[in-house]
Amino acid sequence: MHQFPKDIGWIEVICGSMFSGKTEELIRRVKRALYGRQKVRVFKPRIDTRYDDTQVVSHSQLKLTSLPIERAEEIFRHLAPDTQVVGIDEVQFLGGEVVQVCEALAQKGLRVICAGLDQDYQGRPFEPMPQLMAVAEYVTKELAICAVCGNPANRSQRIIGSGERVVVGAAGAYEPRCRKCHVAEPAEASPPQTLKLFD
Ligand SMILES: Nc1ncnc2c1ncn2[C@@H]1O[C@H](COP(=O)(O)OP(=O)(O)O)[C@@H](O)[C@H]1O
Ligand SMILES: Cc1cn([C@H]2C[C@H](O)[C@@H](COP(=O)(O)O)O2)c(=O)[nH]c1=O
Ligand SMILES: [Zn+2]
Repeated sequence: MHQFPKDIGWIEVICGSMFSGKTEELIRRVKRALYGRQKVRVFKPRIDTRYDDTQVVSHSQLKLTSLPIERAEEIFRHLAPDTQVVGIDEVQFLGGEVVQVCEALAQKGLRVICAGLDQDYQGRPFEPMPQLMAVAEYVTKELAICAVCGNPANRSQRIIGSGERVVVGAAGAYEPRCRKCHVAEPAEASPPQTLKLFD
């Protein structure tokens, strides 16, 4: 990765479809900061209770302790005076104010690592991710594997019937798909799969 600057703050955005490894990458970066004896606080929107109420949990069951918040501004009151790194998962659920909050933290000299969906189930930009990516110093886009054809996947196919933009869920509600296999409305799930190295 990059040679990070010293004595100034910055924003890192990890974006991509569901199952692309955003949360794993957030956890990896936070753990490395902890190995570097940095003071870290991790946050997630309270709405995300899929795997755990408080922990950030990846689809592969990696876990990290976090503070659930309803609004991005709550981050300020949870910081210790010596906090150096802030991690935020599912940042797309925190609304436009999260952009100003991340900017303020970076201006104060903190490293801010945000992970979130860049597209909704219809393939539309998922605000406030475009705004956050515009002001970030570093943007990493992760790709999953298309559940239909095996190509790199940058979209999240909804496989349950809802037209709401926000529907919290994991496998069973969404699957990753490439642009060729994705459709902008809820669709049939692809056949279930078991991972095996040998037949
Ligand atoms: N089709 C898929 N493509 C890639 N990873 C998948 C797929 N289905 C399940 N996974 C699992 O999802 C993990 C990534 O989970 P996670 O970091 O929580 O992703 P994200 O936060 O982007 O939704 C992978 O390491 C893998 O174990
Ligand atoms: C595409 C899409 C997703 N969501 C929800 C579903 C999950 O709860 C999260 C994404 O989690 P992940 O860590 O990226 O797997 O977002 C949604 O509400 N609306 C959508 O269009
Ligand atoms: Zn495909």
